[in-house]
Amino acid sequence: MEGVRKLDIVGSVESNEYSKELDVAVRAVQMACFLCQKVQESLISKSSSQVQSKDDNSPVTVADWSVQATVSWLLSQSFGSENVSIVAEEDVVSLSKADAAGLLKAVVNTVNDCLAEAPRFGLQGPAMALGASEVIEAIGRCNSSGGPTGRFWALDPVDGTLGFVRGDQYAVALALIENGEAVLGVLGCPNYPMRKEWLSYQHRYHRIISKLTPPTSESWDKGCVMYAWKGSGEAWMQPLIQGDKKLVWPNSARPVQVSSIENPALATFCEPVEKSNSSHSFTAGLAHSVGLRKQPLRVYSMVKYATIARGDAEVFMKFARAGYKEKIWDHAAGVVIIEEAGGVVSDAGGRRLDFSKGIYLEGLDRAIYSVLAELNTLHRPPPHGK
Ligand SMILES: Nc1ncnc2c1ncn2[C@@H]1O[C@H](COP(=O)(O)OS(=O)(=O)O)[C@@H](OP(=O)(O)O)[C@H]1O
Repeated sequence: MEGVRKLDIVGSVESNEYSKELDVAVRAVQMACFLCQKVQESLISKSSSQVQSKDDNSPVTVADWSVQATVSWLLSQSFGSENVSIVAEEDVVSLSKADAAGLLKAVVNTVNDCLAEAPRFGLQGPAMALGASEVIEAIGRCNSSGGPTGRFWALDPVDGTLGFVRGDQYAVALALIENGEAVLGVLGCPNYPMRKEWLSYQHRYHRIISKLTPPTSESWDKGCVMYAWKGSGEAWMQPLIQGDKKLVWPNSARPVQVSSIENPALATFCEPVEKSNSSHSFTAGLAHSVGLRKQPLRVYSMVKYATIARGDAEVFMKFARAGYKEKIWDHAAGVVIIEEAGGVVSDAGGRRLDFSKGIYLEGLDRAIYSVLAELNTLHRPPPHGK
């Protein structure tokens, strides 16, 4: 494995079956977070008219494709492209069109700027800057359709588009799935605040953060990568690399654990910010019926999984509209981390999420699921939608 140092995972000397994969995945997600932070900063510094949903030249799209290209390239470089199979959110069709030349150029530049930093993250970058065709090839390589056998990576390059464009929470999620089981999860949360109360400043997050002095390696104010591998009984969190620092493993990693609160009245539940993604009225009714009394914590993206893993909230519920099918890359990394941090993830029937059926989480009736820390009374919410 060229360019990747041998290491002791998480600082303990213990090694595991997935040591190399975890090493590369954490470093690649650190790089992806670095890339996203730069794009998000430029987005926020522009006028609010720049804040838009995905289309043509939006910075969101630049970040999505650039992360996908970067992670795909790094995985292929580390393990050999013939050994790497990836399921990911973005396809390459619109980027390859003749009228997308400007967008492609922006993606190529963003990817090369990021890969030039690879040695700082302990990975090997390209000898020469990548050309457009190599970037398109890296994105296009993420065309696996998953399934029940073999090994593949599931990548959501930027999860939580709305959080991203609003300067708020978003995540980079990378999981390794083997014979239908998620075995390794890495979740980059570039804006995860170390003070949990800042999580509730929905939509005002970037204003608060921008008032802080820029973080240094000594002051860990925000941004982390969480990771875990199946069966270890441990989940870890390390800060993002700041400034010009080098990633020196284990990079101050510390273990995370789900909350030990058992009384629903003291518990907080998380849910999506967007009502269109999950019925707020349904979760309010369900929360009330099981004795949850606190206001919900609405957080964009898979950062909700990180919130539960770190014990900053106890329950995560999402009740998507009928017809919406959840994708595996929106959950796989979070599931491994939560389970190893001591929590439970299930659908409404108490079943584990099934990553063996292709890109969709089949069998999730109305995409209902919950992520729980210790509140076993909530383990089986009623199997119906809103
Ligand atoms: N209609 C609908 N229903 C349910 N879920 C949907 C829906 N549409 C999208 N998505 C997926 O949800 C991702 C956004 O995360 P959340 O569901 O946590 O919502 S929110 O960001 O807090 O509002 C979102 O991630 P992004 O595509 O990165 O924005 C999708 O993967």
